[in-house]
Amino acid sequence: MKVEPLAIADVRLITPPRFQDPRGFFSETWNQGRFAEAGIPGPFIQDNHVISRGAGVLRGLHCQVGPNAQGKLVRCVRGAIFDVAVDARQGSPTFGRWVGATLSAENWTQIWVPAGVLHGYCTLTEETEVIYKVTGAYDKAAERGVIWNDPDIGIEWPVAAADVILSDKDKVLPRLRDCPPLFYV
Ligand SMILES: Cc1cn([C@H]2C[C@H](O)[C@@H](COP(=O)(O)OP(=O)(O)O[C@H]3O[C@@H](C)C(=O)[C@@H](O)[C@H]3O)O2)c(=O)[nH]c1=O
Repeated sequence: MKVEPLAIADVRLITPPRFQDPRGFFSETWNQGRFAEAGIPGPFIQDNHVISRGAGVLRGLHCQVGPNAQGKLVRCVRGAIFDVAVDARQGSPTFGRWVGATLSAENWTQIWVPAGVLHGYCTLTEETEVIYKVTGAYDKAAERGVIWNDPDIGIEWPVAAADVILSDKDKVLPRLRDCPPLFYV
């Protein structure tokens, strides 16, 4: 299994091996022991499956605060996404920094976004399916977000701003500097 640390502490890219034969391939997409060794302890309590229609669908930047803060293990099983993590932990040396990676059905790469880190992604293909495991229960009251194009963060999204498709909720999110502290190290 390939494990790559990214420039925000605890964020990792994981590429599990695929075993190919004439029928296709087999892959362990989650293995408690191996992923724990890679710094992804779980336990996961919910799996989410998301379909997005159209390239440029942008979801984020999201997190949940408090006891239901979530670590997320994200993969793309159809099409491709550009996935982003933003450190929202006050006191972290990388507070406000972003990292991004392309996850696709071809590269089979997963990203681990721990609690304390905002998460978002945009679709790069017309039909996109994303599956992710989360460590905390969905808690609407605990949801927080930061606007996708916060100039202080400066994420280089690979889609033109004019082509970005957002939910109404995500259109009106605040900048990180206008949020009360979300997490502490
Ligand atoms: C996140 C979530 C949403 N929902 C419902 C609420 C709503 O009716 C519908 C769509 O929710 P949203 O608009 O929040 O979906 P979305 O914008 O896709 O939100 C997600 O974005 C990515 C980037 C994340 O990291 C996730 O944690 C989550 O925040 O699904 C659940 O039932 N369970 C859940 O865990």
